[in-house]
Amino acid sequence: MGEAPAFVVDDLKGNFTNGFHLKSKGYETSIDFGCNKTYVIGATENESKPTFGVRIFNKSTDEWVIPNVLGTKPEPSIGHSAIILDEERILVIKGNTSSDDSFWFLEVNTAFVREQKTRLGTEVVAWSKGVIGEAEKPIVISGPSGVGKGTLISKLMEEFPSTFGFSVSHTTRAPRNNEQNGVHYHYTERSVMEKDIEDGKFLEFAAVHGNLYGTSVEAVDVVADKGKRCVLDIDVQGARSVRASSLEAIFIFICPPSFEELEKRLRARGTETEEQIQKRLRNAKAELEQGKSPGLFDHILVNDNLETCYEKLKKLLGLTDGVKNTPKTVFHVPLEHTVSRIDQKILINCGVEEQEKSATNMFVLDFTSIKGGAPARTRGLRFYAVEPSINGTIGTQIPS
Ligand SMILES: Nc1ncnc2c1ncn2[C@@H]1O[C@H](COP(=O)(O)OP(=O)(O)OP(=O)(O)O)[C@@H](O)[C@H]1O
Ligand SMILES: Nc1nc2c(ncn2[C@@H]2O[C@H](COP(=O)(O)O)[C@@H](O)[C@H]2O)c(=O)[nH]1
Repeated sequence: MGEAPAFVVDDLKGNFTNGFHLKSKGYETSIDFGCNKTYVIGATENESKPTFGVRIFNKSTDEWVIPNVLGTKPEPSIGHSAIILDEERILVIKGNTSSDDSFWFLEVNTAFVREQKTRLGTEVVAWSKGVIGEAEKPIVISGPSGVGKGTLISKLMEEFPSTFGFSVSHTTRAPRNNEQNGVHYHYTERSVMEKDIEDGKFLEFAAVHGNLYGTSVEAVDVVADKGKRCVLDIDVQGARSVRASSLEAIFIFICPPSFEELEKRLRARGTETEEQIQKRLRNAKAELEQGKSPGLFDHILVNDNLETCYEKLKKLLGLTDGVKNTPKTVFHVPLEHTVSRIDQKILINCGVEEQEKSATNMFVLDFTSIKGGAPARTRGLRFYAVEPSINGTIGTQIPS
């Protein structure tokens, strides 16, 4: 039998079960998945600070497997429950958190996980944070070097600092004089970046003008966690990879008014050697061709006059009539709660004590319309309070 990491399955068997093959023991939760696997999710006992580790007990071989865990994992919490959603994922609900951080999907057999299992040749699971409602789609901006992508993005950030956040990429190229690590890029050694790519930490990556560039899953998550809409400045290869990923985004291609003007801007910027300029111009020809690929970009903007182009960018992002900030209703999910399932909805009962503090102790998590998934967020969850009903069905929705 494989060595049991930190806890043993027999131990878990004697513990609390909530009717969903779920047993809890301190910070750990175990959940039976399919006929022969038990997933143990939670803290390991030998760590002073709990983390969301994942271990799998294979009942047919009587062995423990430690999977490769991809995606951004949830911050540890002192209690959580778990429930099987479908043949592909387990929903983990963190207790004692606000509802915008409570719902996490542990993907165990989604297309992304299956692909990663084949790539890595190991057992793989992937975390994806559940987002309530339709978070605004990230914006991918591509175009040849020197066309003005960075200039347009800077204008957007300056005018709407609380609406947009920049996805800080990793690169192996050296910083320019005015560039700061962690602000313009995360400047990285090639070997480190290659290892991180191997470990599945990148949403996309590409070799661009002789260096490696990439968007980490974390770079996008950090922006989303601040409640902002993420803007990615990436090359066409990167845009293609994001298009093929689970991250639903708006894709915008920026064109120069002419090739001569592009060259003039690149030279006037004064950041590249002659050799690098020549390389970037050669690549620009190919990028301008690829920008026209059917179905890749949703919008093409010509950056002739900067102000005119910026106004067009704002218009297509729906920013000309002022930014509408729809207030989000956030509930508290207490430590003690029970979960039950009715069709595509999870009923969360927070107990009598919670009802004394607020109007209700019952919430519904509706996952009928979820989209996306690892390595990015799972969007489209609906979460609302309901009046408790006497017969166990879902009661009336409480208006927020
Ligand atoms: N519409 C415009 N008219 C004239 N100059 C412009 C215009 N837009 C940007 N520029 C200038 O062109 C240069 C290149 O712009 P920028 O650095 O934003 O390009 P980029 O597309 O981000 O390039 P890279 O892909 O290499 O990062 C800058 O010096 C910028 O000030
Ligand atoms: N595929 C990706 N491309 C990226 C990323 N970050 C930047 N870029 C693109 O690289 C070139 C060159 O940038 P520079 O800062 O060296 O001038 C440019 O086209 C960027 O759009 C990334 O994470 N992935």
